[in-house]
Amino acid sequence: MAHSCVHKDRGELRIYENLNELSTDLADYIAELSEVSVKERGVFAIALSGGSLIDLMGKLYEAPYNKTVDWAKWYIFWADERVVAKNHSDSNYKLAKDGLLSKVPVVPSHVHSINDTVTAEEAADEYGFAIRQLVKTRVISVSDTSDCPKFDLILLGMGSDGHVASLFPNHSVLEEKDEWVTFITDSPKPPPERITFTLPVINSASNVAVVITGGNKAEAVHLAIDDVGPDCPSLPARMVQPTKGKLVWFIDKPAALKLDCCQFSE
Ligand SMILES: O=C(O)[C@H](O)[C@@H](O)[C@H](O)[C@H](O)COP(=O)(O)O
Repeated sequence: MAHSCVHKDRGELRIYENLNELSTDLADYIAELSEVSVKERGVFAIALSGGSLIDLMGKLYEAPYNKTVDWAKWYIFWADERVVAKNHSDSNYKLAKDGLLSKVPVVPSHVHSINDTVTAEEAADEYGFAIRQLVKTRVISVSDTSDCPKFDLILLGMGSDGHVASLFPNHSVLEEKDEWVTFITDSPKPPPERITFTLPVINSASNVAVVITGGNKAEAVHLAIDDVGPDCPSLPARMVQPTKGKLVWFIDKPAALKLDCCQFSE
């Protein structure tokens, strides 16, 4: 790892010289959390996002992880999904299936994708309901401080505007406190119709990792992490503040260029 430090209130920052280093450490991190969770609870409930994240998880289907990870104990969800057919090139399910899930022995019935035959609103309702059932059977834990699901790990990417999952800046979706999963029909990033975990669910997870690469995200990384004072715009990525869980940022050097918060240690 190139640099790592712990920010006083923004979690652990891991900054990498290149994508290869980042991917290797990301695979280690996920494999380790999976092992701990399977040991403690017998299962691992993980939520994925779309975008470059899946590519960056690619080391997981290589040795040693393809053999050491207990894939049969994984329960897979999406922190956000585009409301398109599962075989559409915009589908986050398709992205994860082609890029990872088809290459490792996950159990098909543990892969919880959205219903792609209904409206965004119905898909969000159904997804929230499905998660509720799995909380009842303890496949997903429950938060100690609210009635929210407590995923073992939620993996997020971040856009150059600071969005995470399908929580976009200045969107009313950021205020949703009651629903676990909600929907939008006006996403500034295409396609427009999406479902997304809400902030209370993201912030109830045991572990949240935000994976960010590319120089076009440097300004948003600075605004999401550094102490930028009271005028700081309410960036969705800055609202990722796990109540009890652990937050880790995986950032490549170009995306970290404007960060001034931590003293780097070699
Ligand atoms: O489905 C989506 O669009 C996402 O889940 C979204 O939140 C994504 O993670 C970011 O836009 C980062 O995407 P990149 O890593 O490709 O820039």
